[in-house]
Amino acid sequence: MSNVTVCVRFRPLSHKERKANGDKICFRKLDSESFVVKDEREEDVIFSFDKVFYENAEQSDVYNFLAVPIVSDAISGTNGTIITYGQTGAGKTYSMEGPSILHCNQQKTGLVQRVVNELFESLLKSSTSMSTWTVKLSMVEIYLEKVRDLLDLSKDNLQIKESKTQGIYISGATEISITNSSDALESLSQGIANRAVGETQMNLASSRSHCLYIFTVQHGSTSDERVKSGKIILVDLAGSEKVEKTGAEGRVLDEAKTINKSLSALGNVINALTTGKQNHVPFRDSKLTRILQDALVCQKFLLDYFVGREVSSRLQDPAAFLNPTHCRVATREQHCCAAVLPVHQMHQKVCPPFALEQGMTKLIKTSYKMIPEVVDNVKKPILETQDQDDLRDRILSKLRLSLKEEDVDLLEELFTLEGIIFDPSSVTDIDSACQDVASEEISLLMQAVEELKETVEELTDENERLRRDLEVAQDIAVQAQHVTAAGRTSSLLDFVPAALLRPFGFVPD
Ligand SMILES: Nc1ncnc2c1ncn2[C@@H]1O[C@H](COP(=O)(O)OP(=O)(O)OP(=O)(O)O)[C@@H](O)[C@H]1O
Repeated sequence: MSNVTVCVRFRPLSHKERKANGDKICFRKLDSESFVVKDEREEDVIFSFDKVFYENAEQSDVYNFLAVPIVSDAISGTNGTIITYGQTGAGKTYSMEGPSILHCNQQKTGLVQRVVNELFESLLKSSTSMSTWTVKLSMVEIYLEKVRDLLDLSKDNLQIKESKTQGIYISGATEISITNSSDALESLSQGIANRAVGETQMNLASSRSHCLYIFTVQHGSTSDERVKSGKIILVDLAGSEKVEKTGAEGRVLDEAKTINKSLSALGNVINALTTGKQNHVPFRDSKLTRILQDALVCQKFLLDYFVGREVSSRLQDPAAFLNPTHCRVATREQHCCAAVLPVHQMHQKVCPPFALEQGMTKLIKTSYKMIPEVVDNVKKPILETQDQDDLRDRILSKLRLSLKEEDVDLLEELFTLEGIIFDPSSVTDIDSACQDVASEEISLLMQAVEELKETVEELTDENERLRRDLEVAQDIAVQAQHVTAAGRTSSLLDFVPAALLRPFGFVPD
């Protein structure tokens, strides 16, 4: 199986949908990798993927095809990401969690529970007296562009940072150690209960946030003291939707706009990565793209999915689309990619109105292959960091002997700023903070542009209304001239169109 896997999943029609629209659906099955839809001109368009799961596919089919390799990779030190993408109500959460994390039958159990079960089964199976392992869980959601810790709601605005050793990470996110599946599922269930869920007309229990489940697996051997660390990130994106379709206003409208903005930021990142404008890939335009930066760095064939062209041949050789420069910067080799199917656009353009019967789930796997030299490279900075930490502590202890505590604190800040003493995260933090401010500015400007666009639209409508009124008034004036020319005396009401007078309660004779 290639390192890159993109699947589409169609969910079955719900009872309500069958009642409203009958059994008509907007696609035709071609085979297990392709389906056909008709475009506006009634021409067939073929979409191809690694795998298409039709309505009767089981949760286990999706899991076996997609997630099994990710779990074994994580245990051997390779990161993997699965993202579900699709319109509100498409079935993203169902694929991830099934009907419920804790209480659901084996058949309906979602990807998350299956990943957890397999993870612990495999770790226990491979466990020997010489091996050690730990599994840590973090859960965050991105809600209205803030990263909230779902395992500790007091942390409602976590910052995303970058370090040379860890890559992109969420600073301060709660990480709980889990030792068995049932503890893990219990914690996951609590986290899920903390998720922001809103009610729109499209889906009564619609998730209004992007939710990230992050499992960090460390697996080591006491004989050679090597520890392999792998991450599994499962992402349940908030549903994409057309704002005007949802009947949303107020906070709900803000939510929908923010979600769509971050999903379009995802699209922009993909666009930048696929059109070669890689000197500025706008990862910082949204928290989502920033957190997933490591998982989105090479997307050469993503746009093809995005515009829905035939792409299966490209999947034969994902390595052809690697971005070596970025990989080197990241000190790891990247072999994979992600893809997005514009489900929403497809439904809009190709399907009859609200033909949302077919759930689509975009599933992405991204992995980093650790190469032997990298292990050494990673170790070195850690040792240096340790030395520098010691040096910093020694300097500060000496100062504390002769100075007041608050003066030492001030000096520590000054020394850190001047680079005299080392703060492991300071350099990236300052850099990160500057870029965050810049991207916040950009967001504000984009918001202002959006507001201006709305004002222009309103003014255009008003202008159009006034123009119509003027035309009517001109017609009336012309008629009045004709009547006067014919020598007829009459009331002004004679030549005012009845439609204009009716709202005022009287119609001319
Ligand atoms: N494969 C499936 N089989 C049976 N029912 C499904 C399937 N997929 C989704 N459903 C049902 O469809 C409905 C919508 O699914 P779900 O809540 O997962 O959508 P979603 O894409 O996560 O929506 P949102 O973005 O609004 O959170 C739910 O009632 C769910 O149980």
